[in-house]
Amino acid sequence: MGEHTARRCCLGWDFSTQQVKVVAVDTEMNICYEDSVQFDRDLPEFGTQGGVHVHKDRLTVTSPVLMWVQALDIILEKMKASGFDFSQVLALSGAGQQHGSVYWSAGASLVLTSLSPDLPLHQQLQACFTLGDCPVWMDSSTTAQCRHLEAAVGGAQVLSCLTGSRAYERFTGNQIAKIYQQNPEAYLRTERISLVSSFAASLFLGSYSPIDYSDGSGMNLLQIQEKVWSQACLSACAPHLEEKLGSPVPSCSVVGAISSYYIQRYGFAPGCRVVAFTGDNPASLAGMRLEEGDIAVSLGTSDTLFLWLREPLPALEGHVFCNPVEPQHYMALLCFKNGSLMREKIRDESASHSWSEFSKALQSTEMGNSGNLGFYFDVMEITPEIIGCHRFNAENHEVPAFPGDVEIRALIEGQFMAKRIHAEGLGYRVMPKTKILATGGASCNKDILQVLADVFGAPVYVMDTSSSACVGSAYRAFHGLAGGTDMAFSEVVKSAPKPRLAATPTPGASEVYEALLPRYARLEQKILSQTGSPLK
Ligand SMILES: O=C(CO)[C@@H](O)[C@H](O)CF
Repeated sequence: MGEHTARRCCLGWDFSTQQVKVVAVDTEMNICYEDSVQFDRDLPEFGTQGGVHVHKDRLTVTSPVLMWVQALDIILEKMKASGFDFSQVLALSGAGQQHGSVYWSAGASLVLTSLSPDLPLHQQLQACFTLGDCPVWMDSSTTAQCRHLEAAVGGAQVLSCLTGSRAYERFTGNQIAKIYQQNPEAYLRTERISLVSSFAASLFLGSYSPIDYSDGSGMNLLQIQEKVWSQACLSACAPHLEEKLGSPVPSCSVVGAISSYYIQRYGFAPGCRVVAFTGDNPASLAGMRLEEGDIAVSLGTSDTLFLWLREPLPALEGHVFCNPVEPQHYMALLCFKNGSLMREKIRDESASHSWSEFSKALQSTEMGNSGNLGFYFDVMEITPEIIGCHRFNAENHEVPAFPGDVEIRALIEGQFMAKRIHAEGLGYRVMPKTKILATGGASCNKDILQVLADVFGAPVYVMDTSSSACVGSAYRAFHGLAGGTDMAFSEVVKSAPKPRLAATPTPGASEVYEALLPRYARLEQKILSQTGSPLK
């Protein structure tokens, strides 16, 4: 790779499930460097699949912490070999897969502060972790701990109001509880517990980085309104936990200067600042530059909604996190498991396996589908917990089938009405300035995006979000450098590339869907009461 022209920049890191990725963003907010290390491909000695180890019980899922450390060594050496000028880096921040946890052994902080620049990180940190295999977000082995936590605080809804989510198996507090119960000796030898995000920040700081409010919201431990650890939740999970976690900080905090290790080994400038790392989803919200009233719809295998909320209504579904770029606001995640696989199934059955036939069906059917409504859940849906397909005609009578083109519109209108209804259940409201940002595979289909714009009554934009967590981390580094809470994030990133307008609401759309949405919601509740498992 050729010499890089020296340009002042910020680095954005992403310690995700399958890779460590980095982007450099210059002061004009353009990406000027990117690189990655794939765990399975570049570190095969760890034997991961998709970056993880799925254990024999099929519930426990972990990743080797030293694989993450060695991946950082490799990517820094790749950058150095490519001629990247580290002295131009003004600040750096990053993201980590949410909910995962890292267990630093007693004395590890002394090793972190005295790293030799002559050796790679992984050789020096070998003995710094009480657990070599860290639980990650794909783990679902802590159901018992979830029930215990909910009971300890007064129930699922109480826990959701307190921490932003009911208890979920992957959430860190429940994972820590399991480790304390099953490996108390390791727990007691642990002097610090980090999230993947704050672990990565610690590597750059050369000391323990605090957990930020936004990623800390994914632990079932942080009171998201007060931004303090919940004593009731801490006590229900493990003893002396608060001292192992440290105090949480605003996500835009400068947590320190880069460790001398990087100055001496790679040529970083001594003044390079480290801004608190956060979770991959909060970082993506920053990368997509969502603002109040906006909603991002990731149309992938499962569909994920990112919401910006001023006043959340925590519920028994979805997750509310502290907002990573506006400390007084919130964000929410809603996951819909029946996403692209469901769309592809209906395409195959009703549009002869053809997206162009699929689009023609949407073009040839009217908004509102003549009152026909469909619910399509091939696998148990998360939001809400329903399985099966249900079709209703304009008279609310359930029918066994629809004609092909009606089926296709019923699927897409149903998927988007569900998203709007459940987003509004978490406190989201479409505002006059609302922008919908569509990402993921289906966002390249303009007819699907037209339905999205019609159902929400808001314009739909598209942008490249393949590195949104990294880019968002670099933006957040600029934000921290500019003073964080004293400076609006939107102001810091205003010169960043703009998303492209892809669809605007059809005239008359709001009348159609304002009438249809309550009907859809009532039918969903009817199906839920008849078939779905009651929310825990
Ligand atoms: O569990 C999740 C969010 O709650 C996932 O999106 C992880 O953050 C992926 F790393």
